[in-house]
Amino acid sequence: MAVRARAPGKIILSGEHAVVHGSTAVAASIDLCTQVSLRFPIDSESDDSLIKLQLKDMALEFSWPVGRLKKMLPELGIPQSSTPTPCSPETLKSIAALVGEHNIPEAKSGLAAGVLAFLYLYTSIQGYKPATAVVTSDLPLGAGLGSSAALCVSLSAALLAFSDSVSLDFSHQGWLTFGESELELVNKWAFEGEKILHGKPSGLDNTVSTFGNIIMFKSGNLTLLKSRMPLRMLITNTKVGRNTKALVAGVSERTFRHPDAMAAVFSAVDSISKELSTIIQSHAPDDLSITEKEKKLEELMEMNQGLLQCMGVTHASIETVLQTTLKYKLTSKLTGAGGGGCVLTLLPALLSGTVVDEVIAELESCGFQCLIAEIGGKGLQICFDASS
Ligand SMILES: Nc1ncnc2c1ncn2[C@@H]1O[C@H](COP(=O)(O)OP(=O)(O)O)[C@@H](O)[C@H]1O
Ligand SMILES: C[C@@](O)(CCOP(=O)(O)O)CC(=O)O
Ligand SMILES: [Mg+2]
Repeated sequence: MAVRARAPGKIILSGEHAVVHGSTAVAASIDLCTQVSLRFPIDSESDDSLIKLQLKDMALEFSWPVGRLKKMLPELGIPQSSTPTPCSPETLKSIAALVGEHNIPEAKSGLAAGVLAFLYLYTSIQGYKPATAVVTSDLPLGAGLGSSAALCVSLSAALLAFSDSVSLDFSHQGWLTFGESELELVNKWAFEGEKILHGKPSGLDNTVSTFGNIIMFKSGNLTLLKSRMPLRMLITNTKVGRNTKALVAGVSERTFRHPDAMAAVFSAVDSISKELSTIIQSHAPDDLSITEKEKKLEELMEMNQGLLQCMGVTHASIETVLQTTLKYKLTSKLTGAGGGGCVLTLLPALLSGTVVDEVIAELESCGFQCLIAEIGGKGLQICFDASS
Protein backbone atom coordinates (compact mmCIF):
# COMPACT_ATOMS: atom_id res chain seq x y z
CA MET A 1 0.00 0.00 0.00
CA ALA A 2 1.28 3.45 -0.89
CA VAL A 3 -0.03 6.98 -0.64
CA ARG A 4 0.75 10.08 -2.63
CA ALA A 5 0.12 13.57 -1.26
CA ARG A 6 0.47 16.78 -3.22
CA ALA A 7 0.44 20.32 -1.89
CA PRO A 8 0.71 23.61 -3.79
CA GLY A 9 3.12 26.51 -3.54
CA LYS A 10 1.87 30.06 -3.11
CA ILE A 11 2.23 33.70 -3.95
CA ILE A 12 1.88 36.43 -1.34
CA LEU A 13 -0.11 39.36 -2.74
CA SER A 14 0.67 41.48 0.32
CA GLY A 15 2.06 41.18 3.82
CA GLU A 16 5.15 38.93 3.76
CA HIS A 17 7.46 39.43 6.76
CA ALA A 18 4.98 41.81 8.42
CA VAL A 19 2.72 38.74 8.88
CA VAL A 20 5.43 37.21 11.11
CA HIS A 21 4.97 40.26 13.36
CA GLY A 22 1.17 40.03 13.51
CA SER A 23 0.07 42.00 10.42
CA THR A 24 -2.57 40.79 7.96
CA ALA A 25 -1.37 39.13 4.75
CA VAL A 26 -3.15 38.00 1.58
CA ALA A 27 -1.87 34.93 -0.27
CA ALA A 28 -3.05 32.50 -2.95
CA SER A 29 -2.14 28.93 -3.87
CA ILE A 30 -0.57 28.37 -7.30
CA ASP A 31 -0.83 25.37 -9.62
CA LEU A 32 2.72 24.16 -8.92
CA CYS A 33 2.98 21.38 -6.35
CA THR A 34 5.32 19.28 -4.28
CA GLN A 35 4.44 15.60 -4.21
CA VAL A 36 5.45 13.01 -1.61
CA SER A 37 4.83 9.33 -2.15
CA LEU A 38 5.18 7.04 0.83
CA ARG A 39 5.40 3.26 0.72
CA PHE A 40 5.68 0.83 3.66
CA PRO A 41 7.28 -2.59 3.01
CA ILE A 42 5.23 -5.67 3.96
CA ASP A 43 7.62 -7.28 6.51
CA SER A 44 9.87 -4.77 8.19
CA GLU A 45 10.39 -5.16 11.90
CA SER A 46 14.17 -5.72 12.03
CA ASP A 47 16.58 -2.97 13.14
CA ASP A 48 18.39 -3.30 9.80
CA SER A 49 15.33 -2.02 8.02
CA LEU A 50 15.64 1.47 6.62
CA ILE A 51 13.77 4.73 6.53
CA LYS A 52 14.59 6.11 3.09
CA LEU A 53 14.18 9.54 1.56
CA GLN A 54 14.60 10.01 -2.18
CA LEU A 55 14.80 13.56 -3.52
CA LYS A 56 14.10 12.63 -7.12
CA ASP A 57 14.66 16.05 -8.72
CA MET A 58 18.14 16.32 -7.20
CA ALA A 59 18.99 12.64 -7.70
CA LEU A 60 19.77 12.32 -3.98
CA GLU A 61 18.92 9.47 -1.64
CA PHE A 62 19.25 9.31 2.14
CA SER A 63 18.62 6.32 4.36
CA TRP A 64 18.80 5.62 8.07
CA PRO A 65 18.75 2.17 9.70
CA VAL A 66 15.91 1.97 12.21
CA GLY A 67 18.38 0.84 14.90
CA ARG A 68 20.44 4.01 14.43
CA LEU A 69 17.35 6.21 14.78
CA LYS A 70 16.30 4.36 17.93
CA LYS A 71 19.72 5.06 19.41
CA MET A 72 19.97 8.70 18.36
CA LEU A 73 16.34 9.72 18.86
CA PRO A 74 15.06 7.61 21.77
CA GLU A 75 12.62 10.38 22.74
CA LEU A 76 10.71 9.99 19.45
CA GLY A 77 9.95 6.28 19.80
CA ILE A 78 6.24 6.55 20.46
CA PRO A 79 4.43 8.30 17.59
CA GLN A 80 2.39 11.31 18.72
CA SER A 81 0.52 11.84 15.48
CA SER A 82 -2.51 13.51 17.09
CA THR A 83 -0.50 16.11 19.03
CA PRO A 84 1.78 18.29 16.90
CA THR A 85 4.76 19.18 19.08
CA PRO A 86 7.68 21.54 18.47
CA CYS A 87 11.08 19.97 17.89
CA SER A 88 13.20 20.61 21.00
CA PRO A 89 16.72 22.07 20.53
CA GLU A 90 18.23 18.77 21.82
CA THR A 91 16.26 16.66 19.32
CA LEU A 92 17.17 19.06 16.52
CA LYS A 93 20.83 18.63 17.43
CA SER A 94 20.56 14.84 17.26
CA ILE A 95 18.70 15.02 13.94
CA ALA A 96 21.35 17.41 12.57
CA ALA A 97 24.02 14.86 13.55
CA LEU A 98 22.12 12.13 11.68
CA VAL A 99 21.77 14.33 8.60
CA GLY A 100 25.43 15.37 8.89
CA GLU A 101 26.46 11.72 8.44
CA HIS A 102 25.33 12.02 4.84
CA ASN A 103 27.63 14.14 2.73
CA ILE A 104 25.25 16.55 1.03
CA PRO A 105 27.11 18.18 -1.91
CA GLU A 106 28.22 21.75 -1.03
CA ALA A 107 26.14 23.23 -3.86
CA LYS A 108 23.03 21.59 -2.39
CA SER A 109 23.74 22.27 1.29
CA GLY A 110 20.45 24.22 1.60
CA LEU A 111 18.65 20.90 1.32
CA ALA A 112 19.88 19.85 4.75
CA ALA A 113 17.11 21.87 6.42
CA GLY A 114 14.48 20.04 4.35
CA VAL A 115 15.99 16.69 5.36
CA LEU A 116 15.93 17.77 9.04
CA ALA A 117 12.24 18.62 8.75
CA PHE A 118 11.64 15.26 7.05
CA LEU A 119 13.27 13.26 9.86
CA TYR A 120 11.46 15.19 12.55
CA LEU A 121 8.02 14.87 10.97
CA TYR A 122 8.62 11.24 10.04
CA THR A 123 9.72 10.00 13.45
CA SER A 124 7.15 12.13 15.31
CA ILE A 125 4.22 10.81 13.26
CA GLN A 126 5.33 7.27 12.30
CA GLY A 127 8.02 6.49 14.90
CA TYR A 128 10.69 4.11 13.55
CA LYS A 129 8.48 2.25 11.07
CA PRO A 130 10.56 1.59 7.93
CA ALA A 131 9.32 3.08 4.67
CA THR A 132 10.45 4.87 1.53
CA ALA A 133 9.42 8.45 0.85
CA VAL A 134 9.93 9.90 -2.62
CA VAL A 135 9.74 13.68 -3.10
CA THR A 136 9.29 15.51 -6.42
CA SER A 137 8.40 19.15 -6.97
CA ASP A 138 7.35 21.58 -9.71
CA LEU A 139 8.43 24.45 -7.46
CA PRO A 140 11.76 26.23 -7.56
CA LEU A 141 13.36 25.78 -4.11
CA GLY A 142 14.20 28.84 -2.04
CA ALA A 143 12.60 31.26 -4.51
CA GLY A 144 9.71 32.64 -2.46
CA LEU A 145 6.99 30.33 -3.80
CA GLY A 146 6.67 28.36 -0.57
CA SER A 147 8.48 25.13 -1.46
CA SER A 148 9.34 24.60 2.22
CA ALA A 149 5.67 24.72 3.22
CA ALA A 150 4.56 22.55 0.28
CA LEU A 151 7.12 19.96 1.39
CA CYS A 152 5.97 20.05 5.03
CA VAL A 153 2.27 19.87 4.09
CA SER A 154 2.57 17.02 1.57
CA LEU A 155 4.89 15.08 3.87
CA SER A 156 2.70 15.54 6.96
CA ALA A 157 -0.36 14.44 4.97
CA ALA A 158 1.30 11.30 3.58
CA LEU A 159 2.52 10.36 7.08
CA LEU A 160 -0.82 11.08 8.75
CA ALA A 161 -2.74 9.11 6.09
CA PHE A 162 -1.32 5.92 7.66
CA SER A 163 -1.62 7.01 11.30
CA ASP A 164 -4.22 6.35 13.97
CA SER A 165 -5.22 10.01 13.96
CA VAL A 166 -6.87 9.93 10.57
CA SER A 167 -9.41 7.47 9.16
CA LEU A 168 -9.67 7.39 5.38
CA ASP A 169 -11.27 5.33 2.65
CA PHE A 170 -8.24 3.46 1.27
CA SER A 171 -10.31 2.08 -1.60
CA HIS A 172 -11.02 5.56 -2.99
CA GLN A 173 -9.81 5.89 -6.58
CA GLY A 174 -8.12 9.12 -7.65
CA TRP A 175 -7.29 12.29 -5.73
CA LEU A 176 -9.28 13.17 -2.63
CA THR A 177 -9.24 15.95 -0.06
CA PHE A 178 -9.05 15.51 3.70
CA GLY A 179 -11.94 16.60 5.92
CA GLU A 180 -11.68 19.90 7.80
CA SER A 181 -10.32 18.43 11.07
CA GLU A 182 -7.71 16.32 9.24
CA LEU A 183 -6.62 19.40 7.28
CA GLU A 184 -6.23 21.28 10.57
CA LEU A 185 -4.03 18.46 11.92
CA VAL A 186 -1.88 18.37 8.76
CA ASN A 187 -1.53 22.16 8.93
CA LYS A 188 -0.38 22.03 12.56
CA TRP A 189 2.27 19.40 11.83
CA ALA A 190 3.41 21.28 8.73
CA PHE A 191 3.81 24.38 10.90
CA GLU A 192 6.17 22.44 13.18
CA GLY A 193 8.17 21.50 10.06
CA GLU A 194 8.20 25.10 8.87
CA LYS A 195 9.65 26.12 12.25
CA ILE A 196 12.69 23.99 11.42
CA LEU A 197 12.95 25.63 7.98
CA HIS A 198 11.96 29.27 8.70
CA GLY A 199 13.00 29.67 12.36
CA LYS A 200 9.99 31.85 13.16
CA PRO A 201 7.27 31.18 10.58
CA SER A 202 3.97 33.02 10.54
CA GLY A 203 2.06 29.90 9.43
CA LEU A 204 0.81 31.68 6.30
CA ASP A 205 2.60 29.45 3.79
CA ASN A 206 1.59 26.11 5.30
CA THR A 207 -1.99 27.34 5.73
CA VAL A 208 -2.43 28.40 2.09
CA SER A 209 -0.70 25.21 0.91
CA THR A 210 -3.07 23.10 3.04
CA PHE A 211 -6.33 24.91 2.31
CA GLY A 212 -5.63 26.34 -1.18
CA ASN A 213 -7.75 29.27 -2.42
CA ILE A 214 -6.99 32.95 -1.82
CA ILE A 215 -6.75 33.65 1.88
CA MET A 216 -6.42 36.51 4.29
CA PHE A 217 -4.28 35.49 7.27
CA LYS A 218 -3.48 37.16 10.58
CA SER A 219 -1.99 35.67 13.75
CA GLY A 220 -2.86 32.08 12.82
CA ASN A 221 -6.41 32.82 11.67
CA LEU A 222 -7.47 32.44 8.07
CA THR A 223 -10.39 33.86 6.11
CA LEU A 224 -11.13 32.46 2.65
CA LEU A 225 -11.49 35.23 0.08
CA LYS A 226 -13.53 35.17 -3.09
CA SER A 227 -11.95 37.28 -5.78
CA ARG A 228 -14.44 39.05 -8.04
CA MET A 229 -11.86 40.34 -10.47
CA PRO A 230 -9.38 38.60 -12.77
CA LEU A 231 -6.04 38.30 -10.99
CA ARG A 232 -3.44 37.48 -13.60
CA MET A 233 0.06 37.57 -12.17
CA LEU A 234 3.34 37.21 -13.98
CA ILE A 235 5.90 35.51 -11.73
CA THR A 236 9.53 36.32 -12.45
CA ASN A 237 12.17 34.19 -10.80
CA THR A 238 15.36 36.23 -10.50
CA LYS A 239 17.17 32.93 -9.79
CA VAL A 240 19.10 34.71 -7.04
CA GLY A 241 19.24 32.17 -4.24
CA ARG A 242 18.39 33.14 -0.70
CA ASN A 243 17.27 31.65 2.55
CA THR A 244 13.97 32.53 4.22
CA LYS A 245 15.23 31.80 7.74
CA ALA A 246 18.09 34.33 7.42
CA LEU A 247 15.82 37.02 5.90
CA VAL A 248 13.15 36.57 8.59
CA ALA A 249 15.86 36.81 11.27
CA GLY A 250 17.21 40.00 9.61
CA VAL A 251 13.80 41.68 9.81
CA SER A 252 13.49 40.70 13.49
CA GLU A 253 16.91 42.22 14.19
CA ARG A 254 15.91 45.46 12.45
CA THR A 255 12.68 45.47 14.52
CA PHE A 256 14.74 45.07 17.69
CA ARG A 257 16.92 48.05 16.68
CA HIS A 258 14.02 50.32 15.60
CA PRO A 259 10.87 49.10 17.37
CA ASP A 260 8.72 52.22 16.85
CA ALA A 261 9.57 52.77 13.20
CA MET A 262 9.07 49.10 12.36
CA ALA A 263 5.76 49.00 14.26
CA ALA A 264 4.57 51.79 11.94
CA VAL A 265 5.79 49.83 8.89
CA PHE A 266 3.95 46.68 10.03
CA SER A 267 0.80 48.66 10.77
CA ALA A 268 0.89 50.19 7.25
CA VAL A 269 1.25 46.69 5.75
CA ASP A 270 -1.75 45.54 7.81
CA SER A 271 -3.88 48.35 6.31
CA ILE A 272 -2.64 47.54 2.79
CA SER A 273 -3.60 43.86 3.10
CA LYS A 274 -7.05 44.69 4.47
CA GLU A 275 -7.71 47.18 1.66
CA LEU A 276 -6.41 44.73 -0.93
CA SER A 277 -8.78 42.03 0.29
CA THR A 278 -11.72 44.45 0.16
CA ILE A 279 -10.88 45.47 -3.41
CA ILE A 280 -10.53 41.98 -4.81
CA GLN A 281 -13.78 40.87 -3.17
CA SER A 282 -15.93 43.83 -4.23
CA HIS A 283 -18.32 43.46 -7.18
CA ALA A 284 -17.28 45.03 -10.48
CA PRO A 285 -19.95 44.98 -13.13
CA ASP A 286 -18.03 46.42 -16.08
CA ASP A 287 -14.54 46.68 -17.57
CA LEU A 288 -14.04 50.25 -16.45
CA SER A 289 -14.44 49.44 -12.79
CA ILE A 290 -12.16 46.41 -13.19
CA THR A 291 -9.56 48.82 -14.54
CA GLU A 292 -10.13 51.11 -11.57
CA LYS A 293 -9.72 48.21 -9.19
CA GLU A 294 -6.53 47.18 -10.94
CA LYS A 295 -5.17 50.71 -10.53
CA LYS A 296 -5.85 50.57 -6.78
CA LEU A 297 -4.27 47.14 -6.55
CA GLU A 298 -1.18 48.38 -8.36
CA GLU A 299 -0.88 51.30 -5.96
CA LEU A 300 -1.14 48.96 -2.97
CA MET A 301 1.47 46.61 -4.45
CA GLU A 302 3.80 49.55 -5.00
CA MET A 303 3.30 50.72 -1.40
CA ASN A 304 3.88 47.20 -0.06
CA GLN A 305 7.09 46.94 -2.08
CA GLY A 306 8.27 50.27 -0.60
CA LEU A 307 7.64 48.96 2.91
CA LEU A 308 9.49 45.72 2.09
CA GLN A 309 12.42 47.94 1.14
CA CYS A 310 12.09 49.57 4.61
CA MET A 311 12.38 46.05 6.08
CA GLY A 312 15.63 45.53 4.16
CA VAL A 313 14.56 42.52 2.09
CA THR A 314 14.77 43.79 -1.48
CA HIS A 315 17.71 43.02 -3.78
CA ALA A 316 19.36 44.48 -6.90
CA SER A 317 17.81 41.70 -9.03
CA ILE A 318 14.35 42.55 -7.68
CA GLU A 319 14.93 46.25 -8.45
CA THR A 320 15.87 45.28 -12.03
CA VAL A 321 12.54 43.45 -12.44
CA LEU A 322 10.67 46.48 -11.01
CA GLN A 323 12.43 48.89 -13.40
CA THR A 324 11.94 46.60 -16.40
CA THR A 325 8.22 46.08 -15.85
CA LEU A 326 7.74 49.81 -15.15
CA LYS A 327 8.93 50.53 -18.71
CA TYR A 328 5.73 48.75 -19.81
CA LYS A 329 3.69 50.68 -17.18
CA LEU A 330 3.34 47.49 -15.13
CA THR A 331 3.61 47.30 -11.34
CA SER A 332 5.54 44.64 -9.45
CA LYS A 333 6.45 43.63 -5.92
CA LEU A 334 8.60 40.88 -4.47
CA THR A 335 6.78 37.80 -3.17
CA GLY A 336 7.91 35.56 -0.32
CA ALA A 337 10.96 36.39 1.72
CA GLY A 338 12.74 38.55 -0.92
CA GLY A 339 16.53 38.94 -1.06
CA GLY A 340 16.27 37.57 -4.63
CA GLY A 341 13.70 34.88 -5.42
CA CYS A 342 10.45 35.77 -7.19
CA VAL A 343 8.68 38.99 -8.15
CA LEU A 344 4.96 39.39 -8.98
CA THR A 345 3.72 41.65 -11.75
CA LEU A 346 0.01 42.38 -12.13
CA LEU A 347 -1.10 41.78 -15.72
CA PRO A 348 -4.23 43.92 -16.20
CA ALA A 349 -7.16 42.19 -17.90
CA LEU A 350 -7.04 44.47 -20.95
CA LEU A 351 -3.26 44.23 -21.42
CA SER A 352 -2.47 42.98 -24.92
CA GLY A 353 -0.75 39.64 -25.44
CA THR A 354 1.96 41.43 -27.43
CA VAL A 355 2.96 43.55 -24.43
CA VAL A 356 3.01 40.46 -22.20
CA ASP A 357 5.28 38.71 -24.71
CA GLU A 358 7.56 41.77 -24.92
CA VAL A 359 7.96 42.19 -21.18
CA ILE A 360 8.63 38.46 -20.73
CA ALA A 361 11.24 38.56 -23.52
CA GLU A 362 13.00 41.53 -21.91
CA LEU A 363 12.96 39.94 -18.44
CA GLU A 364 14.27 36.65 -19.81
CA SER A 365 17.02 38.48 -21.69
CA CYS A 366 18.25 39.59 -18.21
CA GLY A 367 18.59 35.91 -17.26
CA PHE A 368 15.32 35.74 -15.30
CA GLN A 369 12.68 33.04 -15.74
CA CYS A 370 9.00 33.97 -16.18
CA LEU A 371 5.80 32.02 -15.68
CA ILE A 372 2.10 32.76 -15.43
CA ALA A 373 0.54 30.50 -12.82
CA GLU A 374 -3.11 29.78 -12.13
CA ILE A 375 -3.87 31.12 -8.68
CA GLY A 376 -6.37 30.28 -5.92
CA GLY A 377 -6.82 26.60 -6.83
CA LYS A 378 -6.99 23.47 -4.67
CA GLY A 379 -4.89 22.89 -1.57
CA LEU A 380 -3.66 19.54 -0.28
CA GLN A 381 -4.86 16.34 -2.00
CA ILE A 382 -4.02 12.67 -1.47
CA CYS A 383 -4.34 9.50 -3.51
CA PHE A 384 -4.01 5.82 -2.48
CA ASP A 385 -2.34 3.24 -4.64
CA ALA A 386 -3.53 -0.21 -3.53
CA SER A 387 -1.51 -2.03 -6.22
CA SER A 388 1.88 -1.23 -4.62
N1 LIG B 1 11.33 19.22 -2.65
C1 LIG B 1 12.17 19.48 -1.67
N2 LIG B 1 13.13 18.58 -1.32
C2 LIG B 1 13.98 18.84 -0.31
N3 LIG B 1 14.02 20.01 0.39
C3 LIG B 1 13.11 20.93 0.08
C4 LIG B 1 12.14 20.72 -0.96
N4 LIG B 1 11.38 21.81 -1.02
C5 LIG B 1 11.83 22.67 -0.08
N5 LIG B 1 12.87 22.16 0.57
C6 LIG B 1 13.63 22.79 1.68
O1 LIG B 1 13.14 24.12 1.81
C7 LIG B 1 14.20 25.07 1.55
C8 LIG B 1 13.63 26.29 0.86
O2 LIG B 1 12.75 26.94 1.75
P1 LIG B 1 12.69 28.49 1.92
O3 LIG B 1 14.04 29.07 2.13
O4 LIG B 1 11.67 28.74 2.94
O5 LIG B 1 12.18 29.02 0.48
P2 LIG B 1 10.78 28.72 -0.25
O6 LIG B 1 9.86 28.18 0.78
O7 LIG B 1 10.35 30.05 -0.75
O8 LIG B 1 11.05 27.81 -1.38
C9 LIG B 1 15.20 24.30 0.70
O9 LIG B 1 16.49 24.86 0.79
C10 LIG B 1 15.11 22.90 1.32
O10 LIG B 1 15.84 22.82 2.53
C1 LIG C 1 8.71 35.99 4.79
C2 LIG C 1 7.51 35.10 5.08
O1 LIG C 1 6.40 35.97 5.34
C3 LIG C 1 7.14 34.25 3.85
C4 LIG C 1 8.27 33.41 3.36
O2 LIG C 1 7.91 32.69 2.19
P1 LIG C 1 8.99 31.85 1.37
O3 LIG C 1 9.60 30.85 2.29
O4 LIG C 1 10.01 32.83 0.88
O5 LIG C 1 8.22 31.23 0.26
C5 LIG C 1 7.80 34.23 6.28
C6 LIG C 1 6.57 33.59 6.94
O6 LIG C 1 5.45 34.10 6.78
O7 LIG C 1 6.77 32.60 7.66
MG1 LIG D 1 9.62 28.81 2.78
